Amino acid sequence: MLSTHQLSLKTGQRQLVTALDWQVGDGQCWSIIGRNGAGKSTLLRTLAGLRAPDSGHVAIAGRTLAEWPLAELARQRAFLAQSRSDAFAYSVLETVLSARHPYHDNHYWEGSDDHAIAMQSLAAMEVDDLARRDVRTLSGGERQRVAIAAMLAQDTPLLLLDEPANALDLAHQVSVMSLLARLCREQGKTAIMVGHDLTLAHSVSTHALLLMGDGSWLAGTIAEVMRADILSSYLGHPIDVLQHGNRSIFIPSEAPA
Ligand SMILES: Nc1ncnc2c1ncn2[C@@H]1O[C@H](COP(=O)(O)OP(=O)(O)OP(=O)(O)O)[C@@H](O)[C@H]1O
Repeated sequence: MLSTHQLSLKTGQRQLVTALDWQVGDGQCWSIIGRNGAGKSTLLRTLAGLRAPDSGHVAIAGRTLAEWPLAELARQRAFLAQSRSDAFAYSVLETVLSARHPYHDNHYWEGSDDHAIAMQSLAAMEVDDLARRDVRTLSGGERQRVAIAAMLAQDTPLLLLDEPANALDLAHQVSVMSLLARLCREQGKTAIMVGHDLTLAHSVSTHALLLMGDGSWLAGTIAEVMRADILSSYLGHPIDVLQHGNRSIFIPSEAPA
């Protein structure tokens, strides 16, 4: 689905990612993990084509981002930003309908299919009862779920999500992340997400990409890379992994008194 070839990213004089050669297959669910400032959002924006690489390139379905016409690229990948500001009084439904724009080649107005898909996406995020509300009146978690609904409404094979669990209560963290895992497993969609909750990441992801923040990186299956010793080194703090039934719980080791 997606690959990067000798991809390097810099900010100022700092190298964030060096020579990333990465293959992301159809149906895989990846978590990008690293400490604050390691370059996770910068990488995600680069994968979405919203920022140019400093060297190397990104390809989706075998074509480099530059080779994709923008309207076609918009039907390939959807991007959930870490934060958003709403300047205008759009309703929740209008916000999600506007995400259907890439499907309107020759006409401006949405059709009844768009309306049905938008309402299904809102229902999947349990915010369909808010369809008529002004987005500026929503709580942080409600707004986040509307943003994820807008992403689902785009119905793209590739989902790029920057901290999707942000602002969500515990129940919605679990339901949203489980839905993403199910979309990958059952519909062959590919998800790449940034997140700080290691337990949640481990429970839904098939693979992880770890960023050190100095250019170095490690990619592999969850079993290969989400190990206490490796995560401790990438996150700069000792981490313990506890087994609870068949789940792995990741907790920071206590600092010495
Ligand atoms: N426009 C910019 N100008 C200057 N520095 C920037 C810019 N954008 C990002 N950076 C810097 O690049 C580094 C990587 O930022 P990025 O947002 O990718 O980190 P992150 O891993 O997503 O961090 P977090 O976990 O805090 O969200 C940070 O040190 C950040 O300050």
